[in-house]
Amino acid sequence: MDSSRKQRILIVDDDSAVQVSLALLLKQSGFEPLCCDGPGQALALLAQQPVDLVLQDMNFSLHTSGEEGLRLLADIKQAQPALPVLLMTAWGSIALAVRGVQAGAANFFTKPWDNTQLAALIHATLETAAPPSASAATLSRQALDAQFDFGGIIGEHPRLLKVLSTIGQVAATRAPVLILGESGCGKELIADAIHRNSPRAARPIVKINMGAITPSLFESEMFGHVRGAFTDAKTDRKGHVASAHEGTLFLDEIGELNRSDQVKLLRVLQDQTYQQVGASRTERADIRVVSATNRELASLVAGGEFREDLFYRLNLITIRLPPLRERRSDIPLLARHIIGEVSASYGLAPASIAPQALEWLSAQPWPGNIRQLKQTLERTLLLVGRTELRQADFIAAEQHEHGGAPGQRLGTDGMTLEQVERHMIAHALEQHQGNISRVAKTLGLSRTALYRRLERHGLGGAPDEADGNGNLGHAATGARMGVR
Ligand SMILES: Nc1ncnc2c1ncn2[C@@H]1O[C@H](COP(=O)(O)OP(=O)(O)OP(=O)(O)O)[C@@H](O)[C@H]1O
Repeated sequence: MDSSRKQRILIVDDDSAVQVSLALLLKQSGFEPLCCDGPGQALALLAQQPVDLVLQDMNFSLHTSGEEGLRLLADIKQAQPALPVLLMTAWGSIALAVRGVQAGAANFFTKPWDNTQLAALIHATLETAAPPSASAATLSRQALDAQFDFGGIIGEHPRLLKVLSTIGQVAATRAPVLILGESGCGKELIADAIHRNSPRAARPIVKINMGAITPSLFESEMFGHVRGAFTDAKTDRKGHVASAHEGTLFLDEIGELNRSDQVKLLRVLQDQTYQQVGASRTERADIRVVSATNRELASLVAGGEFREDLFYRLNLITIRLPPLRERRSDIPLLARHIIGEVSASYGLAPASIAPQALEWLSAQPWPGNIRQLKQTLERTLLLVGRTELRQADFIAAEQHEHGGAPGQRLGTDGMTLEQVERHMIAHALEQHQGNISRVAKTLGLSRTALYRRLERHGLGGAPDEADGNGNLGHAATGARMGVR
């Protein structure tokens, strides 16, 4: 694009009031608006001049069911596949908008819209649609650190640098970000970085583990309640959404949210309003939502477990965080950094890792990712008590942890990753007599992440079959915390 020209945005709507108000908003936001009434004019205009984004209505006559809008979208995508399109829908036709997003629209918004939100959506859509400039593609870690605060995130692997560049691009907007990646690979750290580099940094980031929130308490936890709303509501209580006002709401383990709570969440994300339990007044919340999951959310949508409309509300920007085994070149950097941190935290003399041990660490599978690497380093340092750690020290510490004799390592040849994971969990359960906390610690997983895996592999019982000490196979567990 000629860098001196303003970005041009085409509005396609047969309602002149919509055209006028959108054009005004676009002008105020520094864009050049172009207006037209329907598909024919829109396609002709697109063929004549360069346009950077289209805002498109779905209905162009009183009797259409949105099919005309879908056809126009298909025509635009065929003519200019890279041109981003935002669909405008009336309230109640979200299913249609979701079809549009599946057919290639960048996103949708409902009429009437909120000017600030819509301007942010337009900026985010344009930024992510822009082809990466030559410099962005090759940004070094040093160059990224000069522009942004990525403190605490160690690594230089190209795939991590790509993630950091994306954060840099979108942090300033209020676009919702979905972070996908295996357990322990740093999703929470990425969420923190998005918040820290955003204009909301001075306000709180409120973190909620959706997998651990009790369904019957969802509304009261999220939206708060007024005194007397239910038997135990002795006083008014502020919910997480209100606490995150003007800040960021981090919805961790979003794939674990049940369907009925998904609708309640959708409502607040759509219009940024909510009601406290037992209150009649509608409250407004200015929140930026970042969510994370180690499950493949799109397949949950396909399987009917996750609402499509909520999925599209959350994933305007999707960040895929690679597992540690796919960025092994970062392991030495991470290991050195972690060992420095751990020795300082225990007040020990600075420790180092022998080059051969670094190579050995770099070759391990790390199913629990960086969390597991951290725990391995910490355990070895404490058990060995030497200032230079060698490969033999790591092996000895691992055997000590598993109570095994030398040479008794897990035989995993010829197994799939899934099978190795099941094997490792079963082994750890046996070693620790089903003590969930110890098993989770050994494997470098959070307890919630471990419970999910137990369920998936059909090992042991569900969470509510664990006793208060976290041992499987007994009575009910103690209260599960929803917030970290
Ligand atoms: N790039 C990194 N540099 C330094 N430390 C890291 C990095 N990535 C992750 N960690 C550390 O690894 C641990 C796990 O990270 P984090 O909790 O962010 O993972 P997660 O993907 O959110 O896990 P889960 O899905 O289990 O919640 C944390 O102690 C975090 O500080």
